[in-house]
Amino acid sequence: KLDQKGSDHCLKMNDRFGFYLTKVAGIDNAHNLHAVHIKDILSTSMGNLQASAQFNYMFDIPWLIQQYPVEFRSKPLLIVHGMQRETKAEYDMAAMNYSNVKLCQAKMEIMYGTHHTKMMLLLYDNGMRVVITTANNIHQDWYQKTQGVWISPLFPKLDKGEASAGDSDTHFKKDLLEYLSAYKLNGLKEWQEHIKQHNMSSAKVFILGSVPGRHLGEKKTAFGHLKLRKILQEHGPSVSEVKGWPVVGQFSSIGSMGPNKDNWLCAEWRESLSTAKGLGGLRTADAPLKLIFPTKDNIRLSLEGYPAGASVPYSIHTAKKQQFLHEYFHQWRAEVQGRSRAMPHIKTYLRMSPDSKKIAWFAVTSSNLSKAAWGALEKKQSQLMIRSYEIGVLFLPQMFGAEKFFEVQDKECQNSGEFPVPYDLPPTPYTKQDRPWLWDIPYKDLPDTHGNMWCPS
Ligand SMILES: O=C(O)c1cnc2c(S(=O)(=O)O)cccc2c1O
Repeated sequence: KLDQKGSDHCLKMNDRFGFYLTKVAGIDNAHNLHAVHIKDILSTSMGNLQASAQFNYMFDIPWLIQQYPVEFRSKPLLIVHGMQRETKAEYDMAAMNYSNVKLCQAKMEIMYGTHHTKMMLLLYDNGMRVVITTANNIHQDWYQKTQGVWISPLFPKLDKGEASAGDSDTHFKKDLLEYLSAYKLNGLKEWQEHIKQHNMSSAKVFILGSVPGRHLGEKKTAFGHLKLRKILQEHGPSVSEVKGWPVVGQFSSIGSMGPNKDNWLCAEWRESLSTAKGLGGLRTADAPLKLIFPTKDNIRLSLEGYPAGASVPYSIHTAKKQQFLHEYFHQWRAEVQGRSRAMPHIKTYLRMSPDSKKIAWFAVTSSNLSKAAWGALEKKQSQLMIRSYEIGVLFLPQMFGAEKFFEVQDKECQNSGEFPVPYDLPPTPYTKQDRPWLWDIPYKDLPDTHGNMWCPS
């Protein structure tokens, strides 16, 4: 439906970046005009599907099959997950009902790692597409939440013996192949081959991937926050242009990051996100940091009510060890997209001008604010230890023909030049009374949108 009319000038603008939010049920449909549902992504209007691969964390297999048009439901489908033991067995059982579905289990060899990556590889009779998203393959992730989706252009097949490597200025194809080969899974070989056979020179985003491991030497900057640092060092804004510009992080879960900001958050992690091009190592004054994370009342008053919090797994055990975070916290507010009550499961990171009218770059990714996702330096910073599989994409202005920066789109579908940041900028700080949402404690003082309390077992 992406190419259908509706307010096509909006679609044009969005086609510019390929970045969409998911449709939200229960809000004014004006805010869904250039949002996508999973059925839109899999629809016949996107191409005549021959086979697909679905990477994700959570799957409802029968529901997922139902999202494909009926004529595509028997095409080969590879499901890539990281589940083990009982859940792996559940997935194996569910897949037995579909002779076209194969399962592929990602190796999880480092404790506490998860397979967070949410990606679709779609093979058509005339090319292929890559889709990277933040939504699980379950109904409620595509129902009343704010989720991000990047949909690639249609990548045409390379002609036999065509000399072109079919890569883009952002090394999209090379980085995607490097990410997939890091799984070391025979089950992925056919999809690595499909990618090799397609021309991805039209891809304008950079791949931000994370793969479990202790990455050193050449590989140290291949994944996690050091990959972002490397891209910004080579292609980012110049130090003088972004001096003092805040770094904004927005996410739906938070890992344990030590007893104070200098352990990881405002050391290596902020160091990477505030990297600028040029005079390497010239220390710019520390970039202000703004972290957007739903308050308890954001969740309580949301479309879903307290149950939205089941997808915002911040634990009191972790939170009580890192109260220093509180000074960085900002509310979830998305009036610009009509999604203040559609709780975020999207994860985004950006560098914002002090007047919040411009951004130097924008990333949407499966990575939450955690060392597991972004990596933590070890052994005298000689290696980057990552626990989870993650993938996201980075938008740099110069790759999209913008001057130096993206103008922030401050009203829906204003005009094509602007970047559709999914929430209100500048972010709104927590009030003195605001508390971050914690998912594993009861809330019996005030009822939610549906009149219920929250009593986690
Ligand atoms: O989208 C994901 O990748 C993801 C991963 N984990 C989740 C957890 S938990 O595994 O951390 O307990 C609890 C609730 C929601 C989660 C989720 O949405």
